[in-house]
Amino acid sequence: MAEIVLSARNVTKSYQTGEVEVKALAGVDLALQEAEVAVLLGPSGSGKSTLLNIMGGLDTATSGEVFFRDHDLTHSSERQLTRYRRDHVGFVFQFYNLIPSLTAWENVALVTEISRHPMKPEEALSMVGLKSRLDHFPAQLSGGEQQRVAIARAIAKRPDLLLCDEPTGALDSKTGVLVLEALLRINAELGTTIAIITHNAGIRQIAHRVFSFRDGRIADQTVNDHRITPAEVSW
Ligand SMILES: Nc1ncnc2c1ncn2[C@@H]1O[C@H](COP(=O)(O)OP(=O)(O)OP(=O)(O)O)[C@@H](O)[C@H]1O
Repeated sequence: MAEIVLSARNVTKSYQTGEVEVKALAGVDLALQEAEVAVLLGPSGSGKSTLLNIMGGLDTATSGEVFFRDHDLTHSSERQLTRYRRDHVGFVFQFYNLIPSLTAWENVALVTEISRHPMKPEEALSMVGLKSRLDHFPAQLSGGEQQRVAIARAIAKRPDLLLCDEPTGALDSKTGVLVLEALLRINAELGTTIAIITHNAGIRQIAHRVFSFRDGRIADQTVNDHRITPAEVSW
């Protein structure tokens, strides 16, 4: 049996905005296994980002349980959640959030300077195929290259979990393929558990497992017996 890195049990999340209550998650059960790639699919508003944020300690559940290994995130203090995020989780978002006045190397170094067992920035950038772009500023890089700098920044601290919310959402197919290849390489070489939210159903086949969301619940879960490479994805 594969070890479970992160588990969510009967997780609900409600947002109260004035008089209106939105139930973003209505009882989600999900367990991410060591070194797996999971794809989270589902219509807009079905709760994918809400769950990802809770798994990453950026937000807290209204009810239910969330565990990172044997560490209970639901009963963690803000301080404990901050340490959890810093030591164990890397985030990649649709928009890269790089600092424009810093080079690729410096953007990654910002994180490695405060991490406990980091890679060298050049090592992380090399893993995403950007060894020859260390001194480039974000404005001198394509969207796909900027996203790969953001991925290098996320993995340089050697996180156990890499949580990606629409990492290819702003990219065309050719650059999207390079970004997905970088993610799969990290999974294969570092054994990082990766969850990827996407609207592109074609991406589902690159994962070990696929979770389909509907109305704040996981409506379906499948294991891919046959995985395809990012280059084989139809966009
Ligand atoms: N901070 C918030 N305050 C109020 N409502 C929120 C908040 N965040 C999310 N919601 C609501 O919760 C529901 C689930 O949102 P969520 O972003 O998790 O969906 P999603 O599946 O990731 O959608 P998308 O694919 O469009 O990103 C939506 O109805 C959304 O409007």
